[in-house]
Amino acid sequence: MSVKQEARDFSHGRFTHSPFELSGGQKQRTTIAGVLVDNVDILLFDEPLANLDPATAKKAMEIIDDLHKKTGKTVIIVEHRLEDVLHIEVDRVIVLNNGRIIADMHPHELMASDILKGAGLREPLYVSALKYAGVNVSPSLKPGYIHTLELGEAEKQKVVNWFKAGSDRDLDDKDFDSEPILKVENLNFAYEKNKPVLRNINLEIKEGEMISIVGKNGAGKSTFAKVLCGFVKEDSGTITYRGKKLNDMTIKERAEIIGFVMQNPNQMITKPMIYDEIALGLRLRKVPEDEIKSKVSEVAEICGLKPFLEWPISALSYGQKKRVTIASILVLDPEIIILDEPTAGQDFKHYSEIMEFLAQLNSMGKTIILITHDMHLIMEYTDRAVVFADGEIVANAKPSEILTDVQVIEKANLKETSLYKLAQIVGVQDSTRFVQHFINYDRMVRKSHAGEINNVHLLHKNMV
Ligand SMILES: Nc1ncnc2c1ncn2[C@@H]1O[C@H](COP(=O)(O)OP(=O)(O)OP(=O)(O)O)[C@@H](O)[C@H]1O
Repeated sequence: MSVKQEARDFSHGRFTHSPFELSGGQKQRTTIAGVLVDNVDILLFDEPLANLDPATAKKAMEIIDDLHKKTGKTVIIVEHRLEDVLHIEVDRVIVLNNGRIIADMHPHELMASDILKGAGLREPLYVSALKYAGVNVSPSLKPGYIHTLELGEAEKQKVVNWFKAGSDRDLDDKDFDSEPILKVENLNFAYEKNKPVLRNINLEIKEGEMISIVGKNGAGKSTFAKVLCGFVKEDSGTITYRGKKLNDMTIKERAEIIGFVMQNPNQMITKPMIYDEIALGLRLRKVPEDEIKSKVSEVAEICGLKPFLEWPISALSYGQKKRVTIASILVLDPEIIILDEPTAGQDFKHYSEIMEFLAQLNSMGKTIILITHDMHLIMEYTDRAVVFADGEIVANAKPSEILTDVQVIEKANLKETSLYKLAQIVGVQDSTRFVQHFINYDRMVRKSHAGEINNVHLLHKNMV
């Protein structure tokens, strides 16, 4: 197959569509396809997987691998999603930290080392699980990829023992018996007649929940958020907020209740200077300037933007702009915050800072809805995942249940977690419980490091 044909297939023939009609993931697919069209010697992919749903990301890596094998071109992939890249085999992984190369080695060696953790990067989940279980992860286990992993009986037994020792003590669900803060009933929406984008959506969200919305590219996740905020008007159905009908409220009234951080920061930012952008909403609400100053400064601190407050937006990277848009919503202190792909394009340090900050806000009662393709994120931070596929909700359950449900994974373009495969390798039948055990254990470990984010806690006592 020619490179051009690969490109056409991967873009799903969307070369003739306007970019404005495409979902975030559809745009990303089309961009990758654009690179494939040029016949060059070196292919450099800069975060090719950002915004792609897990199954499409897998396909993107297979296409890149295939191109490499067929054409012999040199391929360089720059990514934060290491575990997703390692779906295919690479010659080496180069780890950069503060502008220096701190590792340049085969994935087997890298996983056996502590380099990723030491640099504040995320290890593949099965590698973390092996280390939590006390397995001595050496290159001889071939730990670079889950599909090459070779565990002996002793190592398997260690993982099983780790699972058994903890699984009975695993935490129960948080109890939310309060009235829903948001209730969506029989919601339908289409941008164009006879092309439904949301079909009969029914969903309840309880006050204080932190949930994720996941699913295929183009499934209608961002559109759903836009309907909730009133940016587009539903064709039918009702949305209630604390029992009051939200449908009849204006965008401005809804913005007092729901803050929406959009997927693409360039669509949100309107001011040339960072300070002014974060202050904008408060100024529109006629908050006094000295109060604005202290609130902007607090939020900028959390979002790692304090040193840049007097900078022009144009000097920021995509990830930094994303943090500006998060800051500009957080500063308004809405009751419900919807974040569309909040961590796309963030390195693990900023990912952790943003997510720990959101978790803190949530623990103080804010309701948080995260639209994401990051399966690690949903396990690490959310207790419930709502799965969209082709405009419908196809599942609504705990992440450990979703990510071990082959049918849902298939329907919604998700990807089973490597923990599911690890459970199979070591012979644990109940893979859902195994994944849940990892989630609980990992949260406990992270909690024990929580001292590092005390400043966030203190800051937000005043804000919430
Ligand atoms: N302004 C628009 N006009 C017409 N169609 C649109 C418009 N915006 C989105 N769509 C279409 O609506 C569908 C749902 O898009 P939406 O952005 O809600 O998906 P999504 O689930 O958020 O996808 P992704 O995960 O890729 O961000 C897609 O098929 C998209 O092409």
